[in-house]
Amino acid sequence: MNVPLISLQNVGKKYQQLAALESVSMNLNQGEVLGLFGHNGAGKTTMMKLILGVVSPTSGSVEVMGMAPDSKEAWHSRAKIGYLPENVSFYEQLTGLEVLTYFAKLKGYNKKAAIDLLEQVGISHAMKRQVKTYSKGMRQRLGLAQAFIGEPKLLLLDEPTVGLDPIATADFYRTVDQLKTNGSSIILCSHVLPGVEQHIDRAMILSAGRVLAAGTLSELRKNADLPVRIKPKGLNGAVSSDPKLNQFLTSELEQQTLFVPEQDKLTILKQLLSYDAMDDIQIEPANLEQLYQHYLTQQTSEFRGEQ
Ligand SMILES: Nc1ncnc2c1ncn2[C@@H]1O[C@H](COP(=O)(O)OP(=O)(O)OP(=O)(O)O)[C@@H](O)[C@H]1O
Repeated sequence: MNVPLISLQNVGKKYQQLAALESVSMNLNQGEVLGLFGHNGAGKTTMMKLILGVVSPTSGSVEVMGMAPDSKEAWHSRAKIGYLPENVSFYEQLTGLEVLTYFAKLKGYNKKAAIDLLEQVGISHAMKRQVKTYSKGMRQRLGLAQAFIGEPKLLLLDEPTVGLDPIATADFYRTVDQLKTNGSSIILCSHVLPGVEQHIDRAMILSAGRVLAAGTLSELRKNADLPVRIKPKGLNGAVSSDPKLNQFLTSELEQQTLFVPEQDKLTILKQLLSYDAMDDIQIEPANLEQLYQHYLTQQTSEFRGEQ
């Protein structure tokens, strides 16, 4: 039987009267990457803390590698988990190398492993400097190196790309892809949506402690039924004078773009291809940002009792 690495069943977490999470269920299998999204206070960090066993559920059950993560028996499996907290902080007086060697040794690895990781995240040139001299991005890279120690079986990353420059962000996603290929399971939670979607298998959108949407991006797209953007080039006025096409020119801002429901996509593409003058075409399905906006707006309308 294929036992999921993480299993949450109807999990609720209350802090005094405040429900930080309510009836959340999800499974994560080996080698899967889950993107966890939601506004401030949605419950993302709480979900990570429940999986780490740092806090216990008020209701429902959490299992990680077949055990309740807040139980005594789960201590041994902690070494197989990497965690990057939202606000990473270290002993300021120590050097980057001292910090990482300390964490590496806690997990049973040596100084050489720490040096390799500092190299991997691009701060080996500064490894002998005290952490107090590090920039925000360098601290974040050190945090990532700490989370990557020992190629963890499970990685929980809270806002991993905050403070990273574009090159470091690209390097980070390359590492995510590599770890996934090697069988690690990863949950990454981020407010920065562009660039994430190619690296996740599934997304979960939380709002006020509840799951608004969960599934693969194609499942979320299907469910949201958002139009596909089609941008033909070289047709000039032909689209607006074609009765089959002009009904899909619905945006004042993007006058040359057709917003086409998924089920009409092929018919419209065939119609466009019948024009010899068309010299290029861009087809864009709804991206993660648009899906996120859609599900949050839908929830707000339902809350107000709108259709
Ligand atoms: N230790 C705590 N005591 C009381 N309330 C808490 C505690 N930790 C979190 N909360 C509350 O639980 C809710 C969920 O918080 P959580 O940190 O999980 O959100 P988040 O989605 O990670 O937010 P952000 O994007 O701002 O980091 C918030 O209303 C928060 O104020």
